[in-house]
Amino acid sequence: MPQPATPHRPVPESAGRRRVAAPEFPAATILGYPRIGPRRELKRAMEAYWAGKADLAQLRETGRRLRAGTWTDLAGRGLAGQVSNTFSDYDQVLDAALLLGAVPDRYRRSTPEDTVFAAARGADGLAPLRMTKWFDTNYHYLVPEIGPETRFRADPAKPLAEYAEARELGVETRPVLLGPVTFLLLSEPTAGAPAGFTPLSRLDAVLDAYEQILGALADAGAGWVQLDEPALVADRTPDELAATATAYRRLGGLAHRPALFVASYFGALREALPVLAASPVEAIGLDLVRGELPDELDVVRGKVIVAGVVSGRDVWRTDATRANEQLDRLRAAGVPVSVSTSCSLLHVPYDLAAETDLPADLTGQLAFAAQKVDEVVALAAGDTGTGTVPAPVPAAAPAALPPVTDRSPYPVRAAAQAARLALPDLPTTTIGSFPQTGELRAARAELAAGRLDPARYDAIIEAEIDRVLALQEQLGLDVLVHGEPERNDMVQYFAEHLDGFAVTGNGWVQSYGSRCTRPPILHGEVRRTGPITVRWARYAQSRTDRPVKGMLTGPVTIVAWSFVRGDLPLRTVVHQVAEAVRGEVADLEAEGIGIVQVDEPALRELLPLRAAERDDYLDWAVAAYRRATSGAGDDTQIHTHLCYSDADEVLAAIDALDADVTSIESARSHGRILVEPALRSFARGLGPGVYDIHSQRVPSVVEIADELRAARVALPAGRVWANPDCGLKTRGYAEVTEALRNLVAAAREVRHAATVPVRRD
Ligand code: MET
Ligand SMILES: [Zn+2]
Repeated sequence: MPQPATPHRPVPESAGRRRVAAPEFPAATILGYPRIGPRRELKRAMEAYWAGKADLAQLRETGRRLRAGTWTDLAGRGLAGQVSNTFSDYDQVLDAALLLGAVPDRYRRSTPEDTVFAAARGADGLAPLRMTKWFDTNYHYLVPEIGPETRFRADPAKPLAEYAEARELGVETRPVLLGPVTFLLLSEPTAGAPAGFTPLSRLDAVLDAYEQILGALADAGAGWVQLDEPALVADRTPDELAATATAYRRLGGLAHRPALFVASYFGALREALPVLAASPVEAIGLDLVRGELPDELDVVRGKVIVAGVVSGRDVWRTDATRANEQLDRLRAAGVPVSVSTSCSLLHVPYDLAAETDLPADLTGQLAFAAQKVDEVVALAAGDTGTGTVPAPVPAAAPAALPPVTDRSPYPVRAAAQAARLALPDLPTTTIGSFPQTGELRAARAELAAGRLDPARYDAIIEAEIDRVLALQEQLGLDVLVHGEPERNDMVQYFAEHLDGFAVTGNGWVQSYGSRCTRPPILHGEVRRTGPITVRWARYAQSRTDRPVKGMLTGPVTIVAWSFVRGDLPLRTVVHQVAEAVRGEVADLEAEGIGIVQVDEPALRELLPLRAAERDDYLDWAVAAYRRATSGAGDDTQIHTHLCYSDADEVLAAIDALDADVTSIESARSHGRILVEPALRSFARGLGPGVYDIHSQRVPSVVEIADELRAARVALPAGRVWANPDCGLKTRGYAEVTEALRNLVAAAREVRHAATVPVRRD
């Protein structure tokens, strides 16, 4: 029988060091909450501010209203353990850099918001900070730059203001800060840092700042502070574990501080658990969805355990039986417990109540952020009836799939493709999407609402394809795209056309800054019931003599960017999706499409945080990609695209995908990928991105030509393609036109220079 949880006072192991005993830790809590707004209010406010259509006061007022709305709503749901400083104008890692006074000087502006936006988006000709994926999620953070010279200066204004704001509403909160170890492990060395420098070597200086911040929060009355240390669930070296011990011995040893709760998430702490447990912090958060309790609970004795039993990474209701087993084990061992989410709820949509069109039997199995809070509250109250249901019953075993076959060896294919496509040296192309105009979005909304005749919608799409093709021909690109105007999103579009998926109306999840996606819900056996993209590909190819790429999303990405039912093994699901993509490739070929791009931007994202699990993942991920593409004939050129994927970590797997041409993120990591030795033996086509499409900045011909020349030095001759980093859908036509014009000019210049014979006078 589950017993109701009561608030607990931690055993005062560290008493004597702190002046006052730790206050009670609430019986139910969460690690964080979405912040973009239930109706994406913050997105609209940010974009209006950037466009000069709203002032800073209006942006701040939107933030204040969203925070107040969340605190009030969660209080109404009975959540005692509320949090603050989980709001962000752009990104919580960038906020942490600001908190520590460590944002590079070149981005400093007169208000914190403008500093954040300059660092996140670039400004005045400055490239922004590098952006990459937050652990194995589809959320992107800005990578802080830390060097030997970086000065740290505590600037706790934001957490203090949010704490005070909640208090004024009568809500006591626990400020949430990124922990010092994770902050430094996620940072990269400044450009001028000496070889071998690691940001973690600046730990002492960073801890000076944390010391002041914790003191300021204690002065303000905060009883608890949460320090997020998700980096501790990945493999860590002995030095990194020693740094963790140093950090928490020092912060825990402060005489003047709030009680400390160190939150881990996205996996099990393993060897980092005894390190934290031995430090004088009062509470430790464990992800008990992806991880398990340690066999021996003695290790956590003396700490409050914040038990993450409600998943913050999916949209499924909690299996109350499993959750209660873990809670009961802790309670039976006399360990003080707080019921919590496994991580911040940032990664799930706000509220299931906003969905009106989901099938009723599916709705009964779902929980979004608000419902997950209800579950946490119910589990803490020992209530097993109302808040939770058992996991869904697995569907009947799916039909066995045919074995994966191999394509002909690359040289055979390359020759067949060269004969068919006759492309120039250094071919130019784009990644697929062109700017999504307001008219397109409006037309799609009208169609969905039944107010636009489908034939009229099709005509709008055809006109858009014509315009995109004409622009590309005029710019002189070699391999064209149709621009993806019919797609709301590269995953959702396919989910809408496949059996086994449901799509939400309002299930937005923040991806980066103001960008959100609506991940589809994969709840049953996946099946393609007919061609999906063929109609538009056929139309586009009929309008031009140049090759138009067919454009598909790969199986790993479709699965990674969906909420997959918890009891369905990813490796099974991904092969079902791959079989559907394979059918689509065959249908495109039958229409005479000579190039098919199968995007896998999420390949790196699903890579397990623990090295020991990676080979297994890459095996099934690569096999799924090959299932999707290996049916293609020798003279069909298969492209793939990877973005923000730290491709250097998965180069062998990229090679194993066996695509004929791979385009890859590179611009924002300053061509880092090009120096990888493994690339020199990359035996197929490769297009390192030379235009950072996540920024509004237009790269010059000189800049692009330099990058292309660097690529041609680093890569085997004749294999380099010229292309942007990613699709262009989030950009405007003016900047895209200029950037692509520069890209074509740069490619021609480099191409030409390579063929001009050396003159001897
Ligand atoms: C996030 S990767 C995007 C690839 C897609 N083909 C596009 O251009 O939008
Ligand atoms: Zn991309």
